[in-house]
Amino acid sequence: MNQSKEQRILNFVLQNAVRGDPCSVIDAIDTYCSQKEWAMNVGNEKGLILDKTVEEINPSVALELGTYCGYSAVRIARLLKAGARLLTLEFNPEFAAIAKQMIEFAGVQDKVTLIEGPSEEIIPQLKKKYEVDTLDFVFVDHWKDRYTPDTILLQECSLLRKGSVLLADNIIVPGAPEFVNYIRNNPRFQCTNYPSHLEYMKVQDAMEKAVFLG
Ligand SMILES: O=C(NC/C=C/[C@H]1O[C@@H](Sc2ccncc2)[C@H](O)[C@@H]1O)c1cc([N+](=O)[O-])cc(O)c1O
Ligand SMILES: [Mg+2]
Repeated sequence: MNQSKEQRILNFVLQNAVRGDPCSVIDAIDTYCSQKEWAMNVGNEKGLILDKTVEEINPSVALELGTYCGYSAVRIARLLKAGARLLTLEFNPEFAAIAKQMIEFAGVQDKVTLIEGPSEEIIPQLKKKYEVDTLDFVFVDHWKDRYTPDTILLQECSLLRKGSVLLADNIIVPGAPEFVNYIRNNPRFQCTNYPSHLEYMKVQDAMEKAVFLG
């Protein structure tokens, strides 16, 4: 049975990155996906916007929707202070298995809890089962038609507090028009748009930051 693209990405990391060095893992994925096979990692250009947002917030508890191969989980986790943690949700078992190995190879497994399942099922469990009070930061990068319902669900589950920050990928490509309409017209969020480019391509994309006002 021939390998999946995600398995080929992981193999390239295992052979070319340095175990325990998150930056080398990030660089290896970016090298492979820009030179060999495109993949939907947030990439280095939008990754720098993600880095700056995480550094600005310095979250104690962060959530990621859509782990995929673990690229942004490693990117976020490498910046977390001692004792801080990232919960990352992945629906696809194959992707979750790849991401688990990626996170462990990068050496950030102590900061990351990878949860396999659909966000609409897991989000309501975060308080009781995963001992979350409120979320300081949420990186939204899963199915684009789940951005809005899951943002509503986070509010319904009282997981956001005054100052919680959402950062959403792919505002232009593939696009999340319903989410943009929802969040920019919602008085409970203060939004900022960050123009950028689609990962590994010369195509316009953007990220949207939304601060919950409580
Ligand atoms: O489709 C995109 N992303 C969807 C990502 C989805 C990821 O999240 C879960 S779905 C899930 C996870 C958790 N809970 C519920 C569902 C999937 O198994 C995948 O790992 C995308 C597409 C492009 N592009 O150019 O085509 C570029 C990007 O940056 C993208 O993010
Ligand atoms: Mg994306």
